[in-house]
Amino acid sequence: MMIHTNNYILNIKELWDDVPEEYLSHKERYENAIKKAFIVLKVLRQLHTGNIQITDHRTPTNVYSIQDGIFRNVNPLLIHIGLFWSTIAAQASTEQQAEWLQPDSSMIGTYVQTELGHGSFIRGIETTATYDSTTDEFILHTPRLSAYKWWPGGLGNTANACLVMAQLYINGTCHGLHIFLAQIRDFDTHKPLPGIKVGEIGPKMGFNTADNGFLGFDNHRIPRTNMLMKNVQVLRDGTYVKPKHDKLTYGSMLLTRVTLISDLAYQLSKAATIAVRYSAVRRQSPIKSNEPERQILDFVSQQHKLFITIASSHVYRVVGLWMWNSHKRVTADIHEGNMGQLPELHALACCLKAISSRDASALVEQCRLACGGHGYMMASNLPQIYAYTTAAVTYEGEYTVLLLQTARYLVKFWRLAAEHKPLPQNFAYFEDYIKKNFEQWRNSPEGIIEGFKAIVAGKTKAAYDTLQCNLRNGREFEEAWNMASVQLTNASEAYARSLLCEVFWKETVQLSTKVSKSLAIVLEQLAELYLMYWALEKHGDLLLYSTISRNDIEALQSRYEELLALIRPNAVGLVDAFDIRDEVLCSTLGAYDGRVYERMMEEASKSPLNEDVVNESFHKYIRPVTMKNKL
Ligand SMILES: CC/C=C\C/C=C\C/C=C\C/C=C/C(=O)SCCNC(=O)CCNC(=O)[C@H](O)C(C)(C)COP(=O)(O)OP(=O)(O)OC[C@H]1O[C@@H](n2cnc3c(N)ncnc32)[C@H](O)[C@@H]1OP(=O)(O)O
Ligand SMILES: Cc1cc2nc3c(=O)[nH]c(=O)nc-3n(C[C@H](O)[C@H](O)[C@H](O)COP(=O)(O)OP(=O)(O)OC[C@H]3O[C@@H](n4cnc5c(N)ncnc54)[C@H](O)[C@@H]3O)c2cc1C
Repeated sequence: MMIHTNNYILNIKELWDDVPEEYLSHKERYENAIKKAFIVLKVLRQLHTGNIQITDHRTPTNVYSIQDGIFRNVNPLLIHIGLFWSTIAAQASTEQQAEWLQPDSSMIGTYVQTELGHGSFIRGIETTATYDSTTDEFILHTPRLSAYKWWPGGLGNTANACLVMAQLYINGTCHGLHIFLAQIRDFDTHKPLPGIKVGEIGPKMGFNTADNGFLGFDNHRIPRTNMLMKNVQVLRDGTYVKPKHDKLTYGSMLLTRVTLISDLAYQLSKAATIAVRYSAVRRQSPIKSNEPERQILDFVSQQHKLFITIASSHVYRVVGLWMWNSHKRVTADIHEGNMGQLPELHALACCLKAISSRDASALVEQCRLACGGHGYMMASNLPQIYAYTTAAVTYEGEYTVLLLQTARYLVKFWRLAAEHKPLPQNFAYFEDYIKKNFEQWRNSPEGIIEGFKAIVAGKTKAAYDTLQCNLRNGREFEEAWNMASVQLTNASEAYARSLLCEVFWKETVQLSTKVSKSLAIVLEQLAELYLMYWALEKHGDLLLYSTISRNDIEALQSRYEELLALIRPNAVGLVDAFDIRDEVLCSTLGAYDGRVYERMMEEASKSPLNEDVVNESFHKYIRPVTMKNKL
């Protein structure tokens, strides 16, 4: 059968709610989501086996987009699809993959790493996997409360299998963290297996359909062949065969950090679509006293809040794809045994994941605020998009922790520069900064990119100098590092910003040669707006570290305001171009037809509090008090 994915899925009635999700209990929400998840999974399996074929072009982003509409929250199988299978595909041996990656597999899995006591510092994970050579098994064990696994999506009620990160012990020697496949529930009855304590962790700010769970093992045995053995092996006699790089086990986090950038671009495009369309419908006060009330989109301060969101969505889409391609290249190299590019990829993924999630959540919240009171309604969908987006600042590597990873990389290159040792081309600007080879400031995108590089160099130098000073004062390296950590994270943030500006500008210029002249103009305006916005946001840093002057900053401000005016006529067209269907956007404020007030009233009528003209609580609680008072 040939289908168009969107139309096919959107026409499945059971996927759409009569009662908005917010009116369901915690339990009902999960049950509703799981019903839908398995309808979607069935379609995905049919696609995989070729029983149905699609006529439309599918990208990871638009598969997501359909899911966003169906769940309005999170697919409880998100981790099963996004992390469980991909980790097996990346880290299991060929034989293991042949056995486990079956399209009709009974396994519903999740990725189980974080514990009650340890999330960021994963070397501190306490769950153990001890090899028993007499039975050829690993014994998974949770030694204490803090070692309970806590957070994994889908673990609470859905998963019957999981990939567990645990400390590997062989003959009393700890070999560090490794990944093991463990069945946790019976495939038929779904009851927890003996030695497994599993459950759900309770309501959260968002992700409430994801049944995040806890898990403890009481000496639970699994076959030796259940350790993921592509990069590292434990042989039958207990011999440990080391991996080529000791962080290959962290590969799933690296991949997810990379893919998240594109997902965040998509969340931004949803928020921008809602807020821009609403701002074109909403009228509030005239600008000149003799005029009718104006669309709020005509207020320049509103444009300042919203156009950066449109531009940022494009930035993260472009940079997400750029990172995806780098990841593909580096993975192919690793496959050939060459690990040389892994540190750079890790450093880029860490700071870009950190900044993209932080920017995206701040901008989604800005869009919500830009919709005034109506943005506070769940029916606007902005609160849900915010709750989803802000979680990404924490999961898959907490913001500060990831920035500090990138800082290690920057400090290494600064040390080379300070010791006048050869630097790779992409860090040649460190040497220029040391030699005070400062470029004359140019008020252009290229000039801003150079300016941002000067900020990276200046901030890395400041952090490095503080680190050295702490060391000279007799501090241990780790303590000296901690004392410099505010400056180190600042340097990392600057590095991410310089990458975002440079990659986005270069890719846009290239793309502009391939599209119509009129489209090229709009794309370049957006890219220029993005660079100007951040130059103005960071003008203090530019004044500190580049050759920019006060006059230059004033000129940048004027050009920025000019760009807002140039983009204004295309603003609605730009968000329409994100091409997000109403069913997926799920917003009274952002629908294509602009019937904002009608839709708000329709949604309000679904409130159970409107079912009875007089709610029974009146008779139970209100009347006895108010009538008594009257007597
Ligand atoms: C769209 C995507 C599809 C689906 C998913 C979407 C949404 C899902 C929603 C939720 C899912 C959430 C899942 C999770 O959250 S899973 C749990 C994630 N947890 C973390 O990310 C923990 C963060 N902590 C760490 O990664 C590590 O602890 C940390 C890197 C901070 C430190 O590790 P460690 O202590 O082992 O390192 P050190 O010994 O200090 O060595 C540092 C050294 O190692 C290099 N390194 C570190 N990580 C990597 C890596 N991944 N790859 C390559 N190299 C790595 C690092 O560069 C240092 O090198 P050097 O400076 O040379 O010493
Ligand atoms: C919605 C959601 C879904 C999740 N899904 C999963 C999942 O599927 N599987 C899974 O295994 N896990 C999952 N997690 C867990 C997630 O990966 C962790 O919460 C995350 O890695 C952060 O760890 P933590 O909670 O221990 O924070 P902590 O590390 O305790 O951080 C708390 C604070 O301490 C600071 N801090 C910590 N270490 C340092 C340091 N070295 N230097 C400076 N500051 C530091 C942080 O910056 C932060 O401000 C999920 C989490 C959420 C919120």
